[in-house]
Amino acid sequence: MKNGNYLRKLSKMVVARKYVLAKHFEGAPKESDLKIVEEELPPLKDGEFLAEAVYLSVDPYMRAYAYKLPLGETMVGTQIAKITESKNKNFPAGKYVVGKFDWRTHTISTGDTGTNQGPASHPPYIVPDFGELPLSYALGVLGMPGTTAYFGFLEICQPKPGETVIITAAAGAVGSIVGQIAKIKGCRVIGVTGSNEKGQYLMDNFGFDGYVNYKCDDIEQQLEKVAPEGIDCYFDNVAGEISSKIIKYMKMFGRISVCGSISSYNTNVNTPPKVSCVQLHMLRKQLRMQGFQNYLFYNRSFEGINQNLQWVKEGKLKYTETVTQGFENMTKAFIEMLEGKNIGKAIVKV
Ligand SMILES: NC(=O)C1=CN([C@@H]2O[C@H](COP(=O)(O)OP(=O)(O)OC[C@H]3O[C@@H](n4cnc5c(N)ncnc54)[C@H](OP(=O)(O)O)[C@@H]3O)[C@@H](O)[C@H]2O)C=CC1
Ligand SMILES: CCCCCC(=O)/C=C/[C@@H]1[C@@H](C/C=C\CCCC(=O)O)[C@@H](O)C[C@H]1O
Repeated sequence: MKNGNYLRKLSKMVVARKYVLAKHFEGAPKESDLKIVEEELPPLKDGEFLAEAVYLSVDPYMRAYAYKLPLGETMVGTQIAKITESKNKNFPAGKYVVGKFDWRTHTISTGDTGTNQGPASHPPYIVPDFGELPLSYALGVLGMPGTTAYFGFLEICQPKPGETVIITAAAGAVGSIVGQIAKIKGCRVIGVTGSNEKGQYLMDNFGFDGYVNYKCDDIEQQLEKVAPEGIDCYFDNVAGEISSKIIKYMKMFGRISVCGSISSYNTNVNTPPKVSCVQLHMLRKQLRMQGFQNYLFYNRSFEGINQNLQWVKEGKLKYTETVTQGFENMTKAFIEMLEGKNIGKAIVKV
């Protein structure tokens, strides 16, 4: 190869950085469980595009899912990326795309699937026009957490005006949206959080009517105080003993939407935590409990995104993000989200 051609090839070469699993998580994830490696990307083929990460999402499911990944595999995840080069007319250069491109700085995609084996996810899509709203909302209220809140609450809990709704992990990405949708629907809303500061934040910023701090040992007294007449709808992000306590306070024909089980994600999947039995309460009160995964409503995703967008524009749905700067701080952001250091959606800005 002539020297000039070699240099031209070098100048177009893209080196991606990505996080791979160095050690399977045991208990809470540690910085040393993941490591950054570099990967030289090949030139684009017809039908492909190159996308450069701008915002990456850190989500609880990554902790729960990681045991399925072989060591050395790239961590799964969704990001917003800028298309910098394209040989695919549906994904033109200059546009921003939401894709399951995992924990990587640069990705070559055909637009069909993610880069990795992994959980069910939306194929890549161009970020819709949000008007003046920040691009990063596509990872939160105008993305997966937003549609999880919208469908998981409205479809499964079927809330009615005047009913009392309780939400665990209420100050987080999904919980803070569920609470506000419940207020929009005319419900009385109680949030369960890990600190009084977060509880107060919910009341001051998102219009919640009360909160329970699950880290205090008087949970039952707190529940009696905030929901003296009982609970109609429970949106459960957490599971575990707090859920058993809440279920005891539910009213006749109450509905429970099981969205997440974060209290058990740091535990080995084969040895789940033991909690108080709830079946007798469920039977006596004739409660209905349904688990769901976001992709159940996959075909209706944009219905949820568009409704949330309208509510955000109308000022009815407020949105908060906890942003960590720098791709090199992905693991830190992930660990801190699992520890509850976030309010609203935890994301990383490259
Ligand atoms: N079914 C589905 O399709 C989806 C489910 N989910 C689930 O929804 C839940 C919330 O996700 P998301 O909104 O993204 O995350 P959040 O933004 O809510 O962040 C996680 C929060 O969980 C709380 N938390 C952590 N450990 C515990 C614990 N042991 N007990 C109680 N609370 C805890 C922390 O808040 P605090 O300070 O209050 O402790 C932390 O801020 C998760 O369980 C997730 O898996 C999310 C998306 C889709
Ligand atoms: C693995 C626990 C998932 C907990 C709920 C949750 O946060 C779901 C988020 C989905 C996620 C699916 C991730 C893993 C599903 C694995 C199911 C299994 O059987 O292990 C991803 O698709 C984005 C969210 O919709």
